[in-house]
Amino acid sequence: MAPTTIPKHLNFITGNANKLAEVSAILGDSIELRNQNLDLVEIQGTVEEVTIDKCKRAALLIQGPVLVEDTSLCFKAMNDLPGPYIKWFMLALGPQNLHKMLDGFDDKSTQAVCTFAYCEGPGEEPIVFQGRTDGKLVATRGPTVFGWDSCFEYEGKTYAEMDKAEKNKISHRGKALDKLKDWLAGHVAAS
Ligand SMILES: O=P(O)(O)OP(=O)(O)OP(=O)(O)OC[C@H]1O[C@@H](n2cnc3c(O)ncnc32)[C@H](O)[C@@H]1O
Ligand SMILES: [Mg+2]
Repeated sequence: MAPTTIPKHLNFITGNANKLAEVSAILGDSIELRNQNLDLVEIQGTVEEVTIDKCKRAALLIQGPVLVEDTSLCFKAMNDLPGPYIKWFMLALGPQNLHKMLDGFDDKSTQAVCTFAYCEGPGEEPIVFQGRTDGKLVATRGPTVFGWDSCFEYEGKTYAEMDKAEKNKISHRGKALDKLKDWLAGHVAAS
């Protein structure tokens, strides 16, 4: 069952400093954000299954409330692969070569999906907040600071060619966090 109270802070479990910076900027003053870096096993499955499992593992390790996030990049021509496995393709290919995965396909449509899960503690069912942004996979343009930002084009610009505020406004992560913020606003903070 979905929790009815929220803590005064969120403990965001991630080892990705770029993610953390964006989440912190988007949440702003709406809630205190804390961070722990745990090495969590990521299972195979749908985006939701991967994130929910990751959340349960984190809650068990921390023995308390946790927020986790998993990001997918879904190529339409590949029936949504690599999806949650994009991290391993990025590590293998890098931003210079990622676009070559779709060289044999005319359709470069790509969806960025961000899935957050919040769990009150071990044994509790996680609640999911998801955001999706449609774009195209392109040859790298712009700084290669964050993952596939330079390979994902939205309305003529890659994420890497946008300033942070511009990206956060239309990004998969921004949309998912809008839902999290709405949820936080509708619940009573625990003392
Ligand atoms: O500790 P966690 O939170 O799991 O962090 P991670 O880096 O392992 O992240 P994921 O498992 O969600 O894998 C997603 C991959 O996509 C990359 N990524 C995530 N969000 C991105 C964004 O907004 N723009 C570009 N690349 C992104 C990220 O660097 C990874 O290579
Ligand atoms: Mg990960």
